[in-house]
Amino acid sequence: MQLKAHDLAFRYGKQPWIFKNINVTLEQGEIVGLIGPSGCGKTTFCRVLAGLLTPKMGIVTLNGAPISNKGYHPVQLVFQHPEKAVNPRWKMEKTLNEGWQPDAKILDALGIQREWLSRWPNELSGGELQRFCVARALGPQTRFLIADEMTTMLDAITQAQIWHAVLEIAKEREMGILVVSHEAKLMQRLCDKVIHFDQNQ
Ligand SMILES: Nc1ncnc2c1ncn2[C@@H]1O[C@H](COP(=O)(O)OP(=O)(O)OP(=O)(O)O)[C@@H](O)[C@H]1O
Repeated sequence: MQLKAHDLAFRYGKQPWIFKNINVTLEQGEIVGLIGPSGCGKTTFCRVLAGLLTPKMGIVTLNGAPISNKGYHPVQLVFQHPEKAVNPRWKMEKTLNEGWQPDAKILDALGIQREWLSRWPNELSGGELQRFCVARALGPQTRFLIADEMTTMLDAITQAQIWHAVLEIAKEREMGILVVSHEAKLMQRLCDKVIHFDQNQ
């Protein structure tokens, strides 16, 4: 299983190009870091990989085939601000089960308490909410997880707990992970290799 970005280019509307000619390959089970200065386009690249934005040039393939945007996307993105990633009008149980039904093992690994399921998103802390976003992204059809500053806003204990659970699941399923972070220590600890995303280099 291989996720590949072929000659990707993107810009918002007619604005200047954010990036051009990006070629990146992620292998099954591989944990790859992505670093680069603020504003260089890392989040935009992640959104293209996960099918949330369409590249202006190039293509993203999974095992050589273009990824369909219909149904559950095999590349799932979790980003920094969980409150922007959930519907404020949905209770947590509905959000959790949006794409699949996480089992007790996943809920326990991520420390999701059952009483949170009947709450609204604004009745949870950022760390609690992020656990739901991670669980939601870890469906059985997820082949690659894109963690865009996934634990940046969280305290060290929550950060460690979430990463511990994600790494266990990734190992079990041979899922690949792209980690975007400004935290050098986290990158060193997690990643097999690190890609520098900087168009000016
Ligand atoms: N929806 C949008 N419309 C127009 N421009 C945008 C949009 N989203 C982002 N940009 C611009 O695209 C550029 C790249 O943004 P992006 O968020 O991808 O960078 P980043 O490398 O992830 O930054 P950071 O490390 O600060 O999160 C920035 O100049 C940003 O202002």
